[in-house]
Amino acid sequence: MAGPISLPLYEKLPQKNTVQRVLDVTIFVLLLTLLAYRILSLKSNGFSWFFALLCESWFTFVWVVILSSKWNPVVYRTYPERLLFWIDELPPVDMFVTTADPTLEPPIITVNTVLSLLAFDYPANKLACYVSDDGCSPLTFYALLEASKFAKLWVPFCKKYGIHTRAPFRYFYDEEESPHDNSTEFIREYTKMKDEYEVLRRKIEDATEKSIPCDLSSEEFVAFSDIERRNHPSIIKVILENKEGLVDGLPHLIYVSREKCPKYPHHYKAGALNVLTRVSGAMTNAPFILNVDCDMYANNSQIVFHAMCLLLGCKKGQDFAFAQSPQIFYDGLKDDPLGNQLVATQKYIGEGISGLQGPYYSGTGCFHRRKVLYGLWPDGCMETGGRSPNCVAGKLTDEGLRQSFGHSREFSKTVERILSGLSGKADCPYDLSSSAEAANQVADCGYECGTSWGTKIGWIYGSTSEDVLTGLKIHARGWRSAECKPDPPAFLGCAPSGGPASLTQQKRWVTGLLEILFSKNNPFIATLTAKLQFRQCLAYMYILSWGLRWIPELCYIALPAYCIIANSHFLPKVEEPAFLILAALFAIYNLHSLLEYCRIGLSIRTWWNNQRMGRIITMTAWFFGFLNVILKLLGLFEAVFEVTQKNQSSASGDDNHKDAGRFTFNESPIFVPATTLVLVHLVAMVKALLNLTHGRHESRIGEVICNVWVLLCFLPFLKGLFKKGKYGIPSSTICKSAALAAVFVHLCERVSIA
Ligand SMILES: O=c1ccn([C@@H]2O[C@H](COP(=O)(O)OP(=O)(O)O[C@H]3O[C@H](CO)[C@@H](O)[C@H](O)[C@H]3O)[C@@H](O)[C@H]2O)c(=O)[nH]1
Ligand SMILES: [Mn+2]
Repeated sequence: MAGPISLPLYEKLPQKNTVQRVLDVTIFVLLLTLLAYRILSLKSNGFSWFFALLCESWFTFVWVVILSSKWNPVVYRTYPERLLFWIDELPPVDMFVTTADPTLEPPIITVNTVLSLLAFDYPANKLACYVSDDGCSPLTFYALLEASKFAKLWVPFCKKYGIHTRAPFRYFYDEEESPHDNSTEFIREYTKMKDEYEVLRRKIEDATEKSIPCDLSSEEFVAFSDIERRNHPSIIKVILENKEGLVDGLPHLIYVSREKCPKYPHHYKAGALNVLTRVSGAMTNAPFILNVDCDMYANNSQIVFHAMCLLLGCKKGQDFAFAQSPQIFYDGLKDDPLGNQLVATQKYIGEGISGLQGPYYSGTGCFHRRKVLYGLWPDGCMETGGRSPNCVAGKLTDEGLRQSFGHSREFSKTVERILSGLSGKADCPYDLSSSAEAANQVADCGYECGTSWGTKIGWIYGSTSEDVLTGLKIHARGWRSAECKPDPPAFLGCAPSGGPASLTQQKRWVTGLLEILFSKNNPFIATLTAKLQFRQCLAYMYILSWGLRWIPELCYIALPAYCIIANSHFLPKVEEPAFLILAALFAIYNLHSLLEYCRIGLSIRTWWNNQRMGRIITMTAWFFGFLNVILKLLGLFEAVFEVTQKNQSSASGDDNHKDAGRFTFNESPIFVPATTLVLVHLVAMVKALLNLTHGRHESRIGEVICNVWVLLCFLPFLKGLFKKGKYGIPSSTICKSAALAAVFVHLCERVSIA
């Protein structure tokens, strides 16, 4: 972009991290020393020694991955005010919201997200909001219809008074966000707005309680009558249309429920987003796309400007493929008891990867370049058919277009514009109805057959972590990405509450991540055969290896119990100098990670909760994610996308938070491995105490410390053994675990006799 003043739109600021680097390297050196010591003393020790060596080698590998990923942290500072010079030239943005289930994802949440997007500080004639409803629910449609009426009051109100939080449920119920203006005019409008929102909320609530939310025979809803959720034609409805192209009007709002048919796989969220990509292509065809989950409302009304600074501000040829905002959660429980707020991880790993090829795509809160989603390489070549048979000097032939993008002529024309670098439609389409037919056609469930959608174009299929996979494919083509982290935070979402929900989410992630690791999209292959940088590959390994980490961790956690019961050892004796290596490792590692938490203002409790949940999640969710993938590889299981229950507490204004954050259990087998470990360690502890009273305190101190540490980490399980109801482990789980524990203890004793 050329402008009156050529000030940069963003700055890349490397972060200082000397202390962190020194500690990271110290830990690495200690790990190497430990490995060397193990190898040298292998002969004179038993097989537990060898097992420990294997585990510690893995830990060292993980440490290298972490070290490399965190080494060069970078943040980008954006200057949105500098874009104001070009306000008329700013590109349009299509905004996607996905929702899938009106019970797990209450429509009032989706409505709030949509309202926050419609109220962006960005020329309204350059915005269009597409809502994908995989639930095909008249309730969701009704909620959006009502919300669009409310939006006509809400958006002007927000813009007039410069309201910060533009999701009404947060604005009206957040203490800090109460009226900031004392004029009688403002107070009057504020009260009116609050009442209007209350009416909207009631209407949606009432509709939710009825079995049929609205009169399905009325013209607007007739499309929803007599349909099945998994078997219905597509429904596309323009709810709001900015026909005059008013800068300060309301953006377009379009409801899309793609065609579903049991015969065709629908590919969950990735499938939904690909349909939105095509429908929006046919209708508004903006060169940039923002996608958010239904529970991620926009918390910074300037975010489009911030993102555009990153996406427009690069020198030619160094463009970012996408600008990702970190996932931050509202109403997070104090001290992160479930370890799912990921603040520290996102800070250190996030900023670290920003210094490499750029952050992972994390599925929501991300601005994409449409042409990148269409498979373009940074050098202008296409991803289709090898790298270029159909690509004549950077342009696809008509035949190539049809093969890759599907048979719709109208849609192909819009693709051509995007790929040739023209922005958007030729004549800004203020009349969406003219493209209705094409939009319907590209939302058909058979449309993708034989095309490159989901393999080379759009969101990539084959993993329940479609986000990481899609981002990986983009990085593999050599694109870079940027982290967009303005203040206040760009988007806020809700994290699952309760043990089981949180673990189900983690299990789905890990299943998806392993699906990537065990496929041809593995990052090492991408480094060897495409343009994924080596350290970016390691950074991907950081998350892709989550699902493997339970193997060495399980062994390492079992070792101290085994050693105590079988009278063996896997650690050097206290009086041996080598014990110091382990003691130092343990102390420095924990202090270092504690320091990392404190440095960004997190509490010691948060640190401990995260350490503890780290162990628990590995032994439960990641373990089962791994099993899922093995079953899938054996063809015995198909991974499904289990939608996370969204919490409605702040949407409805009640505050039922007393016991939130206490770990809860259910009948799921996911709790068996951790329960077994706890039982085994209890036996070990008793054995250790008995040894002590018999005066046999041989130097097993190291093993005993480990034993206590493990029990501390799994304290929620230890307590769960003695509690009833959802805070207690179900007795069936305890029985299964006890049986497994008995087998283990028996085996240990057999070994010790032999
Ligand atoms: O068939 C489906 C299933 C899900 N979704 C949508 O996908 C989004 C994410 O689902 P959610 O249950 O909230 O999953 P989370 O675990 O919270 O999502 C995280 O992990 C996902 C990958 O597993 C990413 O896609 C998300 O962006 C990321 O926030 C929601 O908007 C859903 O409505 C669909 O549109 N269709
Ligand atoms: Mn979510």
